[in-house]
Amino acid sequence: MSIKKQTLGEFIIENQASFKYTSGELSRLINSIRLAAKVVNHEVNKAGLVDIIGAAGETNVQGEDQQKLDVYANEKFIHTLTNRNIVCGIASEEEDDFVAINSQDENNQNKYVVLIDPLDGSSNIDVNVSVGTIFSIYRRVTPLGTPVTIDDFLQKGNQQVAAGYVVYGTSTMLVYTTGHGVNGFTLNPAIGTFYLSHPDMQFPEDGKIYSVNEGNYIHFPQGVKDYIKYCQMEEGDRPYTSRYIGSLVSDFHRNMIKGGIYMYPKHSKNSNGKLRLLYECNPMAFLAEQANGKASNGHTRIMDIEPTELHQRVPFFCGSKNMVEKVEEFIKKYE
Ligand SMILES: O=P(O)(O)OC[C@H]1O[C@](O)(COP(=O)(O)O)[C@@H](O)[C@@H]1O
Ligand SMILES: [Mg+2]
Ligand SMILES: [Mg+2]
Repeated sequence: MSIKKQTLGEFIIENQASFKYTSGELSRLINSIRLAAKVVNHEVNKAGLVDIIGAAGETNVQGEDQQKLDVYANEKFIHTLTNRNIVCGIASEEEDDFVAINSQDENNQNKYVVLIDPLDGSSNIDVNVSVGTIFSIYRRVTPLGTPVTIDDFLQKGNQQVAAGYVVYGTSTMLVYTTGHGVNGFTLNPAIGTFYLSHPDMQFPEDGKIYSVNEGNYIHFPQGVKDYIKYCQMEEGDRPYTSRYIGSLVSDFHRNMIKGGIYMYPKHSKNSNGKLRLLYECNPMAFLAEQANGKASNGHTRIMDIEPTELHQRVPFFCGSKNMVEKVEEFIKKYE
């Protein structure tokens, strides 16, 4: 049966596509993420009508002004994940430290921890441009029934059991992997159900779109500068097109469908770049690799990087395999 027909069907086909490889508990966990996404989506769609845009008047551990929607999304995801009694710990961009959930209860058999960027693309909230949520799921490494520790969160990306994002765009989509490919589900807001609209998503091996904040160009390493010039040269299938939305989730999503590369290099202002390894780069890297793409810090596979602290930043190059390998070539010339 073609997906289009199924998508139009009334039955919920996501259970057929995404859960066949997933344990019951992980399915319930992803269900709770789906619920929180619907709640946040409802608020995102009202931004401007209700007092949910603008700054919340606080700064987060990153030293960034928290937006009201950052705080709202953070509260909703933590509340939903806590109340469904599924996970034993959560780490969030908007929380200084991880949040333990009843993990000291010796009867607590919850074995998953979740790391989230509750609202990605915060600078776009007030100007009605797509934003997202990013999540990463691991099994805890400490024994069941004991308090979670930082070790449960500082795991390499190659240990993830699931990862995904929600993009609150022209339509709201949930895109995730449990290690068996990437599936995209589109929310039908009329009935509050996500339908499988993009089965088995794949990055084209090559692309003609590069996404980077060129305002930082003069601060980039020389290899990155040379690659950007390479993208702009009249040669073969170049110049490429520059597209940068300012929401990682949206740039990633477009590049996965059309082919392209997203770059957030280190630069003199941010010695490791801006994006956080644990709740932005690792989950997007898991998705990229599951969709035949690639993700590195310019030298090393993102998912092989040994984390050292919760909010650490890494340079990030992610997307179509050939494009990531090309920028790595340029970077390596200066080593
Ligand atoms: O404005 P800049 O420095 O180009 O950064 C844009 C990038 O920063 C981010 O907004 C960082 O994510 P947050 O909004 O969750 O902090 C990415 O989504 C986006 O790609
Ligand atoms: Mg983010
Ligand atoms: Mg964020």
